Amino acid sequence: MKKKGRGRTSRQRRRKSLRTSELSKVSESHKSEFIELRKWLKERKFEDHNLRPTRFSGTGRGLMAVKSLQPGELIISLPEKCLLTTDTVIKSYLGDYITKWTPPISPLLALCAFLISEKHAGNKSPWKPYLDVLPETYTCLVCLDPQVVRLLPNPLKTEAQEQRTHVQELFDSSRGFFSSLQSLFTEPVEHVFHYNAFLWAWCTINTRTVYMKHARKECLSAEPDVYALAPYLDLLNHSPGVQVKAAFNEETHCYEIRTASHCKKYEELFICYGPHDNHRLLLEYGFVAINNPHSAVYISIDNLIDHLPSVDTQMNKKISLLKEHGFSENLTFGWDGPSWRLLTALKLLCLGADEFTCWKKVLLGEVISNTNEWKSFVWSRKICSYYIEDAKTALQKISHMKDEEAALKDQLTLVENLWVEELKLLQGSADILRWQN
Ligand SMILES: C[S@@+](CC[C@H](N)C(=O)[O-])C[C@H]1O[C@@H](n2cnc3c(N)ncnc32)[C@H](O)[C@@H]1O
Repeated sequence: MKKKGRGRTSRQRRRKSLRTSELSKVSESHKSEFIELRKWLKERKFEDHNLRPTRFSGTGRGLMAVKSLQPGELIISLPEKCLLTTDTVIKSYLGDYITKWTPPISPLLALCAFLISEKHAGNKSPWKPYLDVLPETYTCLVCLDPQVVRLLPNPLKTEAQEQRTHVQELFDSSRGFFSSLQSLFTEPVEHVFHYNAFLWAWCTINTRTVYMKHARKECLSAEPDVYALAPYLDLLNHSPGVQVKAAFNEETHCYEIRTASHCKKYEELFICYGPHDNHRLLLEYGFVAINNPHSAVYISIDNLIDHLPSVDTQMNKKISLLKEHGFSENLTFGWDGPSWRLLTALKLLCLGADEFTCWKKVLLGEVISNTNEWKSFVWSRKICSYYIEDAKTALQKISHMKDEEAALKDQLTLVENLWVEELKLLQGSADILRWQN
């Protein structure tokens, strides 16, 4: 008998799987932009012996651990000199212009203006090595083509449109300040501070800054000044499952990150951007996390009502009660099935005419009757099936569009990933509901 795993086929298989795993991460540290960035950081007293810029097949560009990292270990300690904050902006050539401008501009706008101006300066910018490793474009929802936005789940579509309006309004209301900077440039200021440049700067700040609270500056508005761009450290990707401690250390004057989890040698090191669901990750950061424990499928109250089994004369009153008591939002299917809030809303909507007076007890979690329990359970299954079909239809549309709109393929894949995750969640919920029968 042939010994298991010793033959030629097995060796070939092992070699092939080794090659596949090698292919799944490619170091980028030899690239000229990273060589320049390393030099720039070294001049500012930062050297890294733990991590290496690497491209991973699942998460894109990130940082790989070059040695095994233990929980509690200091992984990165970036000196204050490397950070780009409103202090940097106010001390720069923009400082005088900002101080003179009334009403004071926000800390966010100060940072946007600085980023745009430095990027425009090109080779003359002292921040060039950092600017050169920043993405040229982003995939936050504000950047997506309207045709792609239309394929998003409903609540997210609304948020995407609101985000677009917000950024456009911010840009429009900043034109006056940008005009005041004309004497710094030889070309018309609108050619430097145009909408696309503003969008790029806004997304850079939105997706890459770390939290760092600064004292209020007189020359800036009272909006929170909590941003710091942290070169190199901002190459760390997000994983919902890891724990890290990240903060500016007032004693060492460094921005420090300590991991609370173990990271194996040659694996990607992650941080956690927060307990965000996939809608928030896509909206604010432009990506979707696979098997995200914080994700959920949001059910609109209108869809619940549309699937009501029969006409109910008390329906309007029931809906008002749900709205009054905050049960008309955050109704979800999660990895462990329908949420308590969704089931409670369904139970209230399913109350028979003779049970209606018990509505308060329903909101407190009491069982009213077997009939009410059964009706709401059947209804939750129907809603779940409806949403499953909805997700499948969306996926079909996306696949169709991918064939026709080659230029939108990457954006479509992003939205497709979101629907795939939603479908997984709903199918898991459907299984749970089936077992509860
Ligand atoms: C702070 S940067 C991290 C470094 C970034 N990947 C880069 O190449 O510069 C945040 C951005 O990285 C990407 N990202 C972070 N975590 C990710 C993940 N788990 N999967 C895919 N993309 C991720 C998203 O585009 C996000 O906006």
